[in-house]
Amino acid sequence: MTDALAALGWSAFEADQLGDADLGLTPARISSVNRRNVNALGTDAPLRLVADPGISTASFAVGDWVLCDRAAAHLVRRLDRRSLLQRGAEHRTGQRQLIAANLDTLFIVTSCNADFNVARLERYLALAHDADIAPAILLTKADQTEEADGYIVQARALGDLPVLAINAKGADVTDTLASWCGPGQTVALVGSSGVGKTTLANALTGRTDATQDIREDDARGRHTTTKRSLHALPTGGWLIDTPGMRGLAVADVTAGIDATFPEISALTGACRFRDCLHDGEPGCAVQAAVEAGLIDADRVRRYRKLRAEDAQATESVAASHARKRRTGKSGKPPARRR
Ligand SMILES: Nc1nc2c(ncn2[C@@H]2O[C@H](COP(=O)(O)OP(=O)(O)OP(=O)(O)O)[C@@H](O)[C@H]2O)c(=O)[nH]1
Ligand SMILES: [Zn+2]
Repeated sequence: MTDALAALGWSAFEADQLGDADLGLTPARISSVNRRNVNALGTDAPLRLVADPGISTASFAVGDWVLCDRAAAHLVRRLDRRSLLQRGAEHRTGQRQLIAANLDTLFIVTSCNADFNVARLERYLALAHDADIAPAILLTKADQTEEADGYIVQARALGDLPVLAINAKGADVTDTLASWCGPGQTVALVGSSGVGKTTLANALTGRTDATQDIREDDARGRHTTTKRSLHALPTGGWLIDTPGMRGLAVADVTAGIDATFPEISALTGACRFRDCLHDGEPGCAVQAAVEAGLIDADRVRRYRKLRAEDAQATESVAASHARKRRTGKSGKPPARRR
């Protein structure tokens, strides 16, 4: 592994996937995804790559590692991902939209004010755990309150993870976050509107303006495409902008929810009924633990709510897939014959 690749985030995980057949191919990391091609960073230059016809660029995510034939600007294959952040399935199509790949850290941003909401944090934690990304909670606007400590205590109760109260506008914020933003490390920011994501992104990247649109030239002229993109940080790391991460629907993230509530999921196997909803059924190990004062009743309530929402969304995804199998269609109207 060269240092130049490591600087892009290449690790043993990627190196282990290379075989003899890959000799002569060049690794590159996708920095943005266009409709017909992808932009990628090679160790010495940016590349624009085209995959085989029939492979939709929607199957690639910013942050993906790919192997390419440089001379032909051909994207030959994508390597397996260490982590993958996806947006909950859309009800209509059942498709999950890829947001970012190979993130090391998800900065979950909330503020030391009315935005702070434990249930919302647990939702983000479930998404992070499901995506195999290590979460860290950033509590912004600590400079505007005397009660930052109270928020820290509540956030720390959510698990064994970093919790930092910060001033996103402070001069020291880059230093405070440096240990997650060092050479080859990739981070993203999620959180509600107004909590300071743009402020933090600007501080980390050293830029001052809003994110530039990425434009793609084609025969019909220039048009704005996805703004998700990979930004180099002066500290050596990478930030992936995730403007597509608006909604916070959980769908098909059961494993992430279980990882977010380990004290509860550890007990569910001991319930009498395998499909126990922990809602007053006889022989429920979870309710027994609540009654014994071993686990928090509020956590159980939020766990049940999140699981129920996830199950419902997952069902509608499954229903959509089943419909597609029945009709043999992608959910789109059939193409007109010429
Ligand atoms: N005092 C103080 N102000 C902050 C802090 N973080 C953000 N702000 C201010 O809060 C406002 C919203 O910050 P943004 O960075 O635009 O928030 P955002 O999360 O990007 O919001 P969206 O773009 O709507 O998603 C701005 O006026 C910031 O200057 C902080 O830690 N301390
Ligand atoms: Zn139960």
